[in-house]
Amino acid sequence: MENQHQERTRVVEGNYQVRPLDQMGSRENTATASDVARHMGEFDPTKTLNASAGTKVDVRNANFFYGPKQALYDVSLPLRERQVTALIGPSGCGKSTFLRTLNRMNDLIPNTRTEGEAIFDNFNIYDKKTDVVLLRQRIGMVFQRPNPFPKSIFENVAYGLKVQGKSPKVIKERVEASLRGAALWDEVKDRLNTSALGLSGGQQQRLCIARALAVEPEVLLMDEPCSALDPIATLKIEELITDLVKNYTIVIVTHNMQQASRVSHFTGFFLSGKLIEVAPTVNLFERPRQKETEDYISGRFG
Ligand SMILES: Nc1ncnc2c1ncn2[C@@H]1O[C@H](COP(=O)(O)OP(=O)(O)OP(=O)(O)O)[C@@H](O)[C@H]1O
Repeated sequence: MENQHQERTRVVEGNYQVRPLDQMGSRENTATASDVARHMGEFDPTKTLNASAGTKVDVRNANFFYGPKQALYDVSLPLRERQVTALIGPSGCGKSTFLRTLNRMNDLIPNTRTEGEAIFDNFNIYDKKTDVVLLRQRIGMVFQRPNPFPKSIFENVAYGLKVQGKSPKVIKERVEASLRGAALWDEVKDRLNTSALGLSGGQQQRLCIARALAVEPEVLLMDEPCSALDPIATLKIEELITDLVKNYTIVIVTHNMQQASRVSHFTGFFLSGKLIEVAPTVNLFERPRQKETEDYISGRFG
């Protein structure tokens, strides 16, 4: 067990080139269920849980409306710095809506309204005066389906940096650093100028993570980032999350309770637009305080 943990630590801190998971990647569709189970057993967020981590974004009394329809009710949820917070709950309970309030993506939907506060670095994300372009650089997002631009791998990652007017030298450096950060560099370094659309689904999703990392965000929002991926590609993203959280605050929406317990430090359970309970993940799954949470995690509904 101890050896396994040491191996895990070495793997996470070392260069991705030598990681066992990358060996698995070369046979992406042939790994056995036991390979998956063995590697998943090595994720252990309880070892990196920091129950007293500072609050990176403090959401207080958030309400959200699609026109007349209320989708979030009085949600208060502190998002802890350099920890992974998972949002779980049945379909339609408001997880994605909540996530999208955090970088104002809901603004793109007409007739929506947010009330309450989400305090980030002493300002309220929900304030009309918030500069959403800057906000979205600081709070990046990765979507359910990988959505690379129909451009080269390099151009995908460079995109935000070009918009920011960075010099070619800085862009080149940051593209490499971001691809390394997203555990993709070794797989694409020899074909940076080829189309991103030629990558596998898992590689495309890591490219989208690299694109988000390039503009140096502080928070990463992930909306079911593995739902379109096969088990091995999923595993790579999960391992990447456990690595990225050393430097970023991460919020992940997931339908998959096993995934929440594999990668997250804190979990919030939503039901019908309300946050029923938030707690360290291990507590929420092993000792839920609310009956609704217990019913959900024991599979009685949802
Ligand atoms: N663009 C929209 N216009 C109107 N209502 C919406 C819109 N998007 C979501 N809703 C509604 O808001 C509620 C919350 O949806 P949301 O997508 O946030 O839930 P979710 O928990 O993320 O669901 P899922 O797990 O299925 O993705 C649902 O009743 C949904 O139908």
